[in-house]
Amino acid sequence: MDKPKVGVVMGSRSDWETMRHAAEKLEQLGIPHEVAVVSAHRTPDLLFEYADQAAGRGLRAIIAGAGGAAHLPGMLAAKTAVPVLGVPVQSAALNGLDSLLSIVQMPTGVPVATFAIGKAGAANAGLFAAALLAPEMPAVAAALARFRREQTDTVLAHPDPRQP
Ligand SMILES: Nc1c(C(=O)O)ncn1[C@@H]1O[C@H](COP(=O)(O)O)[C@@H](O)[C@H]1O
Repeated sequence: MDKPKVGVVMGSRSDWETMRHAAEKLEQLGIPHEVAVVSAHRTPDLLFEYADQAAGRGLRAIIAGAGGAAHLPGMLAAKTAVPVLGVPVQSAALNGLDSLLSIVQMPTGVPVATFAIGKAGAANAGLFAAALLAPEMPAVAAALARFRREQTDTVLAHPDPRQP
C-alpha cells in the first residue's frame, strides 16, 4: 500500500456522510489517502499528535471537516505547515453557517483554505487536493484532466434541459 498523501479528518463519525465525498474523489483519482476522526474538542491530544506528525509521514494536504464550532481545521493549521483544506459540515441548528464562519475567519498568518458547506465543498476539497498533487504525480494529473473532460462532455451531451 502506498503511503497516504492526503489525510481526511473530521470532528465526528457523524460527519462521514459529508466527508465521504472528499474521500470518494481521492479514491476516483487514485490518490493514496487515510481517513480518521480527530476532534479539537474531544481528542485534543490526538489532534496535536496528528498535526505534529503530518509532514513527517508524507501528507501533502489535510482535508478537515467539522460542524458547528468547527475549530478542527484552524487548530490543525496552527500546528502544521501542511496545507489544510477546511470543509464546513452542515449543522442542524444553523445549517452550517456557524461551521463556515468558524473555519473561514482565520487570523492573519494561519491560513485555512475554506470550501463550501456540505458535500459539494467536500468533493471540491478532494479535487483541490488532487490539483495540489498533480505537478508531482503524473497519474493524478492525467486522472484529473480526464475527470474534467468527462464533466464537460456530460454537460455538452445534454444541452436541452427539457430532455431527460
Ligand atoms: N466541530 C467539531 C469538532 C472540532 O472542531 O474539533 N469536534 C467535533 N465537532 C463537531 O461536532 C458536531 C456534532 O458531533 P456529534 O454528531 O458527534 O455530536 C460534528 O459536526 C463535529 O464535526
